[in-house]
Amino acid sequence: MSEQVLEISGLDAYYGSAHVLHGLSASIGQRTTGIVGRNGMGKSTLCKAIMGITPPRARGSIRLDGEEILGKPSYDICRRGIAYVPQGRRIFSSLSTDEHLRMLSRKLATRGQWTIDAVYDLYPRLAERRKVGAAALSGGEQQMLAIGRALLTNPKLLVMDEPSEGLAPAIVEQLTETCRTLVAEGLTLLIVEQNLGMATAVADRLLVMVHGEVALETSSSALLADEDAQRRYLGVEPTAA
Ligand SMILES: Nc1ncnc2c1ncn2[C@@H]1O[C@H](COP(=O)(O)OP(=O)(O)OP(=O)(O)O)[C@@H](O)[C@H]1O
Repeated sequence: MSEQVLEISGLDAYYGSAHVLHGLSASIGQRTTGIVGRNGMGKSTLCKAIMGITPPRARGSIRLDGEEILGKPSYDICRRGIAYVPQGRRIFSSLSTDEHLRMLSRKLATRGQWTIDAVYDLYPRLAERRKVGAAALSGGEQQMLAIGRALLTNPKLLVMDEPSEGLAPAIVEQLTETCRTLVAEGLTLLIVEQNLGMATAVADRLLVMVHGEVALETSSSALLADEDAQRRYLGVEPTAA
């Protein structure tokens, strides 16, 4: 079997006639991979294509452990072992924390380490807020819920789309620690991040997207050391290392 978890090749994606991903190819192995790039470069579209969420209309190939998943419905992709923390969390404001988790766990036979109790062990704060309606949760708590919900599917690959968006720096630090813990426990992570500090703290391998293609494959330390690349590819003033 291939060492790569995910092999993406020649991926094109469209919204109507708008051509957004242009023959994108990338390999995602066991190591955490970060995807960075300016707004509108196609990072979320890539996540959606991996997850089988339409739109986008897509063609090309995405193989999970050697098996083609492009064109499969998202519930099937999830069942095969990819979970998704979408940009903006996408939680249901009318459900409580507990209802969110129970709704999902009812649909899943217990098939791994992640149960509702394990999610509450990871996030004691969520356990305290189990009866609270999701709309009343803070941004950080909503992100915990989105991650907990994804973990309940016991994925081998977790795709996270801008998990730090809208969160205070102290909460981003906690989120970074959680990601590191999950990776240390053996989860493969594919993380899209605008926050270069978080992307480089979580992932040692980075793919930089420009106009729907991978323009650069690099390491976190190399990108942090290359101020010109940070300006050119990300449009950000270099962060203090
Ligand atoms: N539902 C949609 N319909 C039409 N065009 C879309 C849609 N969603 C995204 N696009 C366009 O596709 C391109 C890529 O968007 P995408 O959201 O994938 O980029 P991104 O790199 O994730 O950016 P951001 O960080 O702003 O989310 C952009 O030009 C965007 O305007």
